[in-house]
Amino acid sequence: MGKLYADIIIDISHEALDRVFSYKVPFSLREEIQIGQQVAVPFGRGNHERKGFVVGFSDKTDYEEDKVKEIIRIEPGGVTAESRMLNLAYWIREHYGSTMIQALRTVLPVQEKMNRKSSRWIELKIDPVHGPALLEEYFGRHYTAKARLLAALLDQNRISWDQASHQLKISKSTVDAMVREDVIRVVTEYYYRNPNQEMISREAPVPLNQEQQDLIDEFRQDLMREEHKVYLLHGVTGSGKTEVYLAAIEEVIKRGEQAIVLIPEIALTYQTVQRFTKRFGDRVSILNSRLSKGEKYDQWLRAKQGDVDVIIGPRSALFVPFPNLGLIVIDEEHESSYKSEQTPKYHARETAIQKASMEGASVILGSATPSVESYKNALEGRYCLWELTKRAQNAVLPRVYIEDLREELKAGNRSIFSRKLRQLMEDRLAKGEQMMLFLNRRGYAGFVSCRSCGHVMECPHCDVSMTYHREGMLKCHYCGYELPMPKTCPECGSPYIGTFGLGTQKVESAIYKEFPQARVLRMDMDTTRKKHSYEEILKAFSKGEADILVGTQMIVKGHDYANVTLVGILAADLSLHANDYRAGERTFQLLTQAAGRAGRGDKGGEVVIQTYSPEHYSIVAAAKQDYKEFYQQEIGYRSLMKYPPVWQMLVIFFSGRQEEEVRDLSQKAADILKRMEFLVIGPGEASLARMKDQYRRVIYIKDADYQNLIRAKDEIERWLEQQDEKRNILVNFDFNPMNSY
Ligand SMILES: Nc1ncnc2c1ncn2[C@@H]1O[C@H](COP(=O)(O)OP(=O)(O)OP(=O)(O)O)[C@@H](O)[C@H]1O
Ligand SMILES: [Zn+2]
Ligand SMILES: [Zn+2]
Repeated sequence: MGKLYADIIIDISHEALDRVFSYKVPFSLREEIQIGQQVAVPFGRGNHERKGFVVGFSDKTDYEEDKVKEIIRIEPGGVTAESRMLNLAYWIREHYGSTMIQALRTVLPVQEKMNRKSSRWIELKIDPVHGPALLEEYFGRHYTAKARLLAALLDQNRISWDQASHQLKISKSTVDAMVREDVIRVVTEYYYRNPNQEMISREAPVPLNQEQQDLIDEFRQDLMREEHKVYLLHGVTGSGKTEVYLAAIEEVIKRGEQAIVLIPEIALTYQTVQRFTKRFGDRVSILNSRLSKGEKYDQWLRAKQGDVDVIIGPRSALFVPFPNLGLIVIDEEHESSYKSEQTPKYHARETAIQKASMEGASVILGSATPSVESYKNALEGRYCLWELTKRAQNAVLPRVYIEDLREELKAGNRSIFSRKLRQLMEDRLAKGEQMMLFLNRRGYAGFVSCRSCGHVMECPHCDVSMTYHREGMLKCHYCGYELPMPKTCPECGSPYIGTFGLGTQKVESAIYKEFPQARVLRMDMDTTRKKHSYEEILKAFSKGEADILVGTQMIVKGHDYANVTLVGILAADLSLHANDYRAGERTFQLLTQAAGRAGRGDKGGEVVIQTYSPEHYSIVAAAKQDYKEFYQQEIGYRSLMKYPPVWQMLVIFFSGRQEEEVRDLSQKAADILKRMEFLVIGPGEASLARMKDQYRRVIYIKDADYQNLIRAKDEIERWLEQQDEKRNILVNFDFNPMNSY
């Protein structure tokens, strides 16, 4: 693309200027000008000079040629950290659909100036040898306050502002006067709130095994050639991926560069942080949602000033402004939490790759169960595929049994534990080994329905079933609406109304009933509501304070317990029947990761998968821990159904209080897209058709080319600007959605 015109963003702190302006690039600047540079431009009616950032170029302009003004000059300083962020924000906006301000809020998470923790000191500026003479002069002129302060400074060199004002009763005007006389100076010292305060002594790295070493050698060679690639590290559970990250980070630190490590919030445990701290000491900093705003801001500044080399955090840590970024690691890259649920609905993996390419950094994506997207990219050569095929420390992969729950029922077993699982649980209890039981469900039980007429209790605001909570209350998980549990069915009056389904509490009580001697810990949304309860439960379990840990998907992430030799997955199907094209992938990932918790020590491990669909490929492949088999099946299905990553998908979501308006606007949008010859599905009701009294409709479009979907988004955005209804209706875009609508 030529550089006749530049797209320029002016004054990024100003909401009103949420748009891009077109300026002419003077011939003399055409060679030099680059995206991300700061430029001076004439602005507004008075043509006042303002600073702007270049975010793009084009050969034509949508405005009248002679009204387009010209860039005055390029500001010195090149592409700064700030301009790099701005560029990334611009890319996010274009790629995922949002306003520029929304995108900027994403990349500059700490926008408002936070109060830094600081202390102020008063120091002597004159040479102390002149002190006594000056002191005499002050006394002579009856400047007693000045004399008090000077005397104290001759004694102590520096005193704090607090001490001066409270103990010495020195006023600000006295200080100011002495500053003007060049007698003293006031210094402000900032210090950081450091959340990672635990003192952990540094430990030498474990020697890498051959597989790991080969990868690091390759990485080092690529760095030497200044080749910055995206590596997909596919390593079976427990194969030592984390050791590879640590070694790669060491390589970039040696080059004076920094690294960002993204970890799903749920896996950002004490254990993980400890491993990084042991290796890099206080050169590591952590970001997580539990930090205060001030703490977050300080970590951000420490990174910006080069006080740390490594930052670990969830999705948002991606936007930490390192001066010289060398590497971004994304652990558990398949995790759906890497996709933002708020507009802009960016994916941290794609955004990391974009950021790395803008800053000349490498990317390592790691997983035992890579996303279908990433694996496809690796097979097609866009990423470099790295494989770790063996568990480190020679631990073997666990033995897996698939138990068909239909057969259990036929054999008269009405327990939630299959015969196989029960037998293995008894065995572990006898041997004093630990186990984990996994259930992808929360609460005591699921929905409430009538066994006579089938009526299901639903939330009057959200069209979803309500769940039985505690003390006879029904609750809606979307909006929090509560109802007392009815004694009889509101439809038919029958007394046979009750709760069904399986929850973690129910599992816990079943264990107490069938294994009265077992000590149980339960981890789910209800038991981890308090700030540190999550870590406390895990610590208690790792200290052997319980035999069985029961939990939701929270327990499958990144924990490493040598004494866990049995993992039971109680209802593998629960995630399989979700109304979502990723259900098979998610099930495979969940099962493989859960199974991977077993037998990480030297005792070996076993896994029992209980299911009603023992023949489903996700379950069969997970039992074999065979990623490639799963991938072949899954990519065939995606291709047949035109689903991502083979095809690309865009969801346009509409929500508003007036049903008719929502219906109408979404229909018009669909018509426009059909005229553009897109493959359009809908508009239809979202699966949650009403939430908090807002009506919700969706349009799906599919295309083989992502760029075409961006075109569709741009067109709809432009059209929406001219529609009056858009004020009452929220419209947003979601590319390759992670959740069903
Ligand atoms: N080269 C090595 N020599 C000895 N022990 C190792 C080596 N590499 C890793 N380990 C150990 O093996 C265990 C598993 O390693 P690590 O946690 O890095 O695996 P992982 O692939 O990240 O696991 P997961 O994906 O299941 O979380 C850890 O206890 C780790 O300290
Ligand atoms: Zn009924
Ligand atoms: Zn509700």
